[in-house]
Amino acid sequence: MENKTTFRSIGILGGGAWGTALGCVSARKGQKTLLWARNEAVVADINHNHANHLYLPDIALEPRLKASTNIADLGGCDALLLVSPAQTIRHMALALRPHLDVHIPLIICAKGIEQETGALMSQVLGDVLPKNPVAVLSGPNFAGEVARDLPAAVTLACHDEALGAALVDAIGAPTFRPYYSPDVIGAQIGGAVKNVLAIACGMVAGLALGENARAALITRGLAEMTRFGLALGALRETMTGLSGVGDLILTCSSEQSRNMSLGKALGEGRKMADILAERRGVAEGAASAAVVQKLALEVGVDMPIVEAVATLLHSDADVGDVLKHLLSRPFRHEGI
Ligand SMILES: NC(=O)C1=CN([C@@H]2O[C@H](COP(=O)(O)OP(=O)(O)OC[C@H]3O[C@@H](n4cnc5c(N)ncnc54)[C@H](O)[C@@H]3O)[C@@H](O)[C@H]2O)C=CC1
Ligand SMILES: O=C(CO)COP(=O)(O)O
Repeated sequence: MENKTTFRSIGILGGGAWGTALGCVSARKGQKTLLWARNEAVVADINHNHANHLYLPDIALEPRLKASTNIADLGGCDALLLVSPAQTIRHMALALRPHLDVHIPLIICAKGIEQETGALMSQVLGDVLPKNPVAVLSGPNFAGEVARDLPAAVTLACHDEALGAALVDAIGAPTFRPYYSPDVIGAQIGGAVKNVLAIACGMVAGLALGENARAALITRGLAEMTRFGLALGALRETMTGLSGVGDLILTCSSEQSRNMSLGKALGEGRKMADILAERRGVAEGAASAAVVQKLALEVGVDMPIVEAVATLLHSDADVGDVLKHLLSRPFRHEGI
């Protein structure tokens, strides 16, 4: 890949677990790295203690990582990573707009679909900041492990291959390996849909339905994700790559996942409000389930697992009844 651009400073929007971990990746690489967070305590903790006790407890951060509560400070950065929850990205982009040159690339790191509009994050940025180049960073990456510099790989998708190469160079490291893809749509589908499927896998765990059921769910979930992705213009190989099956396997296999653990608690019979009251950290699948279901209907794609999760999240349906419905679907050929 040809690579002409060099990035020397990286801005991060979002002081949660993933924004902080990506800040460590960038600072470790030697980039001048500035993280914006709205929470003053988080900013002070990063600047003074090199820690983010609220979102990444027990992890020492790179001392070179700096933070600010003033979004205008990010205007001087060469590239920006957008790492707040998906439902806040439009608001963030609007707040950024007065401070941003149109040539600054925006790298989407949120995994979700906008509830109100059904827009992918790239479409949201296309509405608000139409001239800025866009890339997507998505893959099997738990923030805590990345912050601790444990090895990980990720898809970096960008239509412009030269820009993609420059971004890979800007953040890539032996322990954080970005793989370039031209498939900006596909890289967003995996991240959004796997969160919903991870809630389903968590429910299976909470209901003690066994490992066979979980493997079946992951595999048939991949078929759903692939059908949906292809209908929206994704490449099949993206669905079997890091941002697709890679992230699906990770998120459906570990209670480190907020989506998986939310599903597990629901499967154990706990109420959503009680679960949310005692946890910090976004579970994007809860926000994306209904909108994925709606989009799937619009493009004529059958997504029974997503439908089951959306039904359980948004109605009083009994989990036993929903499961019975799922298991009594007609037998069919394997494949997508
Ligand atoms: N935590 C992880 O391991 C990974 C997370 N992601 C994705 O990154 C995105 C962010 O996730 P996390 O950092 O883990 O979430 P988090 O829950 O740890 O932190 C969310 C951050 O967003 C901020 N925030 C919430 N509402 C906001 C608003 N209206 N305006 C501005 N800021 C707001 C919070 O103050 C907090 O700093 C999500 O889309 C998630 O799916 C992607 C890969 C890994
Ligand atoms: O996206 C993630 C791993 O790749 C993080 O998953 P959770 O948001 O479910 O914790």
